Amino acid sequence: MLENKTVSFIGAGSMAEAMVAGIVDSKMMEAQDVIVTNRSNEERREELMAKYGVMATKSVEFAVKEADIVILAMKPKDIEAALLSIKEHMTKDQVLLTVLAGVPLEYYQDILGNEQPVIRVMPNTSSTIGQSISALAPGDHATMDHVLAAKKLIESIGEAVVINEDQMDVFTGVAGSGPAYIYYVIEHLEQAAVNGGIEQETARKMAVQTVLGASMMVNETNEAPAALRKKVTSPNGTTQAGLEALDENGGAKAVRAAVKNAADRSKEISEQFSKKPELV
Ligand SMILES: NC(=O)C1=CN([C@@H]2O[C@H](COP(=O)(O)OP(=O)(O)OC[C@H]3O[C@@H](n4cnc5c(N)ncnc54)[C@H](OP(=O)(O)O)[C@@H]3O)[C@@H](O)[C@H]2O)C=CC1
Ligand SMILES: O=C(O)[C@@H]1CCC=N1
Repeated sequence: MLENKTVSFIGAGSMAEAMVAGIVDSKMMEAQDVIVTNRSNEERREELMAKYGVMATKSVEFAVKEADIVILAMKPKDIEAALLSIKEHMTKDQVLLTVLAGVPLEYYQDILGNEQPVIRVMPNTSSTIGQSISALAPGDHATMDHVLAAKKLIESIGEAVVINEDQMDVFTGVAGSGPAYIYYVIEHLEQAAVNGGIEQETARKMAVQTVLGASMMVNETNEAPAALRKKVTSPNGTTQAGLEALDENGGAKAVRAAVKNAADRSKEISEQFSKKPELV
């Protein structure tokens, strides 16, 4: 489905690189059919070209005109300028994907008009190794064919689900930001092991393999995490003691609060971008 298609990234930062790496590695597309552009950082364009074999250009006009699918990947503060720079080059035969957290579909549709198909996508940086879980929320002018083509592309960087836009904030809080919470857990497991006298390299391996093994157990056994947790927990044993400390120190509360705060921030960004200009 993606044969002979060209995908252009407007924005060449961490998220664009994670997606480029996943797409190229998946072999779903030829590297030369992927274009990246940014406004000013030439060194970065050269780095991505050398590392992934993609095409890189300073010309947003070229990147947009060549593309079947355009992917916006800049910070929300830069979105208005970016949309104004692509508007005159986009046609409604092209699909616009946007990975920006918070910015609502309505904002793109208002600026681009012209029945432009737009799909919000929330990936995470595990795209780099094809292990993202990404959500797609289609806008008013995105047809089933647009969604299927976008989903196919996004599946090259991991799992993909289609959701309603009003579920994007919580999806972002759990899965978009989620890798950072897990890295935080790994950092602290590793540090605790080092504090207990284990050598750094082994400590890292222990933390990573423990998280990886537990994730794979949930995935491969299809057992509920709570059921698997019970199998680890011997009555009055070490795990029970550890879990009691997690509870006493607000472990569950902390995880839920992290998701809520991230989702609230996503909502706050949406609200900033939903304000209509004052009528005078
Ligand atoms: N990082 C993550 O884990 C995730 C990020 N996201 C979303 O991805 C977006 C990008 O994040 P991230 O990659 O971390 O950000 P970065 O700051 O790493 O990258 C932003 C990129 O956008 C470029 N840029 C800015 N304005 C324009 C413009 N008008 N035209 C072309 N390029 C432009 C910048 O380059 P230059 O200044 O040279 O133009 C830079 O390459 C954010 O909106 C974020 O919400 C979504 C999911 C996960
Ligand atoms: O921190 C952020 O705003 C972005 C969105 C999800 C992950 N990183």
